[in-house]
Amino acid sequence: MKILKVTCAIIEKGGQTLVVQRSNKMKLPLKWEFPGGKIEENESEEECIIREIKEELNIEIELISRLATSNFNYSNFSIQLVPFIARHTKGVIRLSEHKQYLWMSNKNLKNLDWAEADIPIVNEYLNL
Ligand SMILES: Nc1nc2c([nH]c(=O)n2[C@@H]2O[C@H](COP(=O)(O)OP(=O)(O)OP(=O)(O)O)[C@@H](O)[C@H]2O)c(=O)[nH]1
Repeated sequence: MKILKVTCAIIEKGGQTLVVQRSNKMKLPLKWEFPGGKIEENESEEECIIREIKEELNIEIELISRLATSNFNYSNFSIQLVPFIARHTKGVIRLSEHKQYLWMSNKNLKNLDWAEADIPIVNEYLNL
């Protein structure tokens, strides 16, 4: 089976964290995730997440740290999801693909209907 290598960003601002909901037309419709996307050929993980955040949210971020990769097998594909903690440095959010975004306090993060690959990442993040 094909393994997708994907980066995602846990973007923090004023004690809150940015989360995005997938649209009806995407895979895993209406699931919540951290914004990000597939690593392209000849691209580093860091280059990937900075590019994806610009494409999906129209903002710039600065990377702070990296958490553990989450490996997950969905029924029709497998992913390696590489999370970064980041800070929003520039720009106003304008979504290009997702249905909606929310700034959430940590205590509410667990209540979202997450893409399954994100659950270990949410748990690690909340235990930091
Ligand atoms: N960006 C992102 N993708 C995630 C997360 N969790 C997770 O399972 N994924 C999956 O990883 C893949 C990311 O690829 P992508 O965002 O470039 O989307 P894509 O073009 O493959 O899918 P699409 O055709 O539905 O847009 C998707 O299949 C998505 O379902 C996450 O937290 N962030």
